Amino acid sequence: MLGTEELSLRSPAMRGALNLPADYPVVRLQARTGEQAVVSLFGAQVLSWTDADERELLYLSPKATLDGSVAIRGGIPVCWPQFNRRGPLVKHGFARVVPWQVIEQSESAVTLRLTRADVPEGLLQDADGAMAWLHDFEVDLTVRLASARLNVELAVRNTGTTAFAFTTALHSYLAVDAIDALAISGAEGQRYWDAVAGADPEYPVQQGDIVFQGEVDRVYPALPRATLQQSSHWLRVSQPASMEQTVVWNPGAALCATLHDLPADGYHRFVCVEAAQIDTPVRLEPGQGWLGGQTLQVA
Ligand SMILES: O=P(O)(O)OC[C@H]1O[C@H](O)[C@H](O)[C@@H](O)[C@@H]1O
Repeated sequence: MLGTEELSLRSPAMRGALNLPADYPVVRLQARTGEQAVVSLFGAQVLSWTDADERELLYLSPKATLDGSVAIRGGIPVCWPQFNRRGPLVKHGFARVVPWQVIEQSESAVTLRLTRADVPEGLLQDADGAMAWLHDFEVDLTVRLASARLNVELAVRNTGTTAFAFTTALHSYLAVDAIDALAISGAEGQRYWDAVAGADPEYPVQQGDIVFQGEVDRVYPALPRATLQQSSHWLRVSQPASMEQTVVWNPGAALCATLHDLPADGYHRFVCVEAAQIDTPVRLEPGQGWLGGQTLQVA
């Protein structure tokens, strides 16, 4: 179901390090400077990015389900064509729960493609079984490795005869030493939507760095230079102007305990910083295209 054996055999070493099932289809990338990445065909999801010292910079849950039946907890999930539950489709859209096709590959870059023909009909329906997505599209996800840098580009084209609109996020799980010692700079003074506040949303203004005590689930206006500061390494997260929001999410201990695919202390080891387009859906007329992305740079 997941793809070709040929692709799965390209990366035995990384498969071992990641503890992936033996026949799990991935593409392995390598930069001349020593960085490596592993990309799953299921969901076009980057699962691992290591620097020249073989330090893992992304978080993949040791309890992630890797059988192609549900979304993978960790790496860089592609949320498309719907963010969260803001629409009739499955949470975060269908792109992260279907196999994509590899259409181009070099040593340090790969492009995977998803079209409507790749999506089972049930995933195009709403919870009541009514068709909720009738449009033809081509979505290309390109992963590029370079010195100390990982770039993910999302290109959407309307290949059909009707206009459609979508929301999206590149839902990156970034590895951290300890969530309570992490500070994210680059958001000071920004007014954000605090999803943890529940039915009565609040829009506080960010004071100083973002720090973590308990659950954090926030939508900021795009943070062009968010920087994760911690003793082992700094990580800069950037996104193009086409993505107008940045989501910052960590479940904290209590919510983490309810998520079956995270270990009890999992929340301690990652933060999600997501390049997103949520508040204003992107509308594409037939023939039109859109380009989004996210770049991670380690220092
Ligand atoms: O558990 P998932 O479906 O992968 O969603 C994980 C999280 O994604 C985003 O960051 C949302 O802002 C959160 O509200 C959500 O809980």
